Amino acid sequence: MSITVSFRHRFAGFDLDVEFEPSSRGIVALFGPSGAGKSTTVNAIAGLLRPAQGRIVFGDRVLLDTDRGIFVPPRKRRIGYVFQDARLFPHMSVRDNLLYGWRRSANRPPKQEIDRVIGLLGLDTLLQRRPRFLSGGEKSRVALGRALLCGPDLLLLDEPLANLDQARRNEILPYLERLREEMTVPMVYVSHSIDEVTRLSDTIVVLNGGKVVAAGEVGDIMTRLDLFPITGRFEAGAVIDATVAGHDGEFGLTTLAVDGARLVVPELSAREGSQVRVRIRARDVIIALSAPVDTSANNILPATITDIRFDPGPYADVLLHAAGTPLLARVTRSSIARLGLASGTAVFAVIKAINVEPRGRSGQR
Ligand SMILES: Nc1ncnc2c1ncn2[C@@H]1O[C@H](COP(=O)(O)OP(=O)(O)OP(=O)(O)O)[C@@H](O)[C@H]1O
Repeated sequence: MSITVSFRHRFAGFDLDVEFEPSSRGIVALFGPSGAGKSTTVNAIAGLLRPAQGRIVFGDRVLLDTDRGIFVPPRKRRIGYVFQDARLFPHMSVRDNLLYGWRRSANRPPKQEIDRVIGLLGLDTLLQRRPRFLSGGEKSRVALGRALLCGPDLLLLDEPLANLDQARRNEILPYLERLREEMTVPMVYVSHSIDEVTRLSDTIVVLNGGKVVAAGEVGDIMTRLDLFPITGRFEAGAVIDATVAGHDGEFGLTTLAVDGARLVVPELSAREGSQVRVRIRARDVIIALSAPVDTSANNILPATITDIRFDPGPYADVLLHAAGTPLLARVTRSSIARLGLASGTAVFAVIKAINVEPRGRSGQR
């Protein structure tokens, strides 16, 4: 996707000055705290807000250029929008909700796409129901399907899971992952949940106070110590794309290859060669000066400290590089002093826990 977003707008008491041009594949996340300007930004992309000044270009289509007096109205942008509340038509069945936009869209996908989207979102058994008989998660899936069946060039998802509890979110995230793998439509995903963002997106644009404070690949953004106040220190950690290198049936383990290193995790159902995304939380990494030999930890990587950031409390965040792989460790300031840790110190990263999610289409064994 090539999208350029650059606009300024002023609400009473709030100025937005937003500029980003993600070099992107897949899902671009707009991430930031409440009131950062995320919804306003997607509204500007959708054309629901007419910024005072700016330029928004998607592919070769100029959607907004205030200098040239260009403002493409929302209905002509070929952009799908899924809101926090699903906004389904209450008097229509799920099937009619899904077909509503498809029937009217000048850009509608071929008929066989209808069944494919229904299958991808697991809506087969819900087609005759009215929205009031659906759970929150099911409503979100229908809203997604309806937006996709309009054949949008770009899909904007404004916190589509915000009204759902954690159990429902976990239920719907795999469907979003399937869409990411199976559909070619680029997506902009708004969220203030770093968990969702690291799981789904390829690029993160971090907004705060109406401005873009950082933009880049998920792995890079998540290891930026200066962004911890926004990305969240407790959840902070490295996000790494890895390849399944092999399985060890005897011990029920899988080996993953990352840049210059190998990681061992409980056996995955993913095939050898398939892609997974690994998340290693800073609080799950211990630093040692020599390689521990009598430990139960399976993953101990030689690494070099590249940055340390102290916070006002007892902790410090340490950025490490293990071959080409960045890692974060959260340790006490007293450990830093006791071990004499500094930028450039060669250490061993002892990894206590690794979270793995599937990525890419090569899938299950
Ligand atoms: N129509 C409006 N009139 C006045 N102020 C507005 C309007 N829309 C948004 N704002 C203000 O702009 C700021 C950014 O709002 P926005 O909804 O874009 O933030 P957000 O990052 O999406 O927040 P949240 O995560 O809570 O949805 C807020 O201070 C909000 O009050």
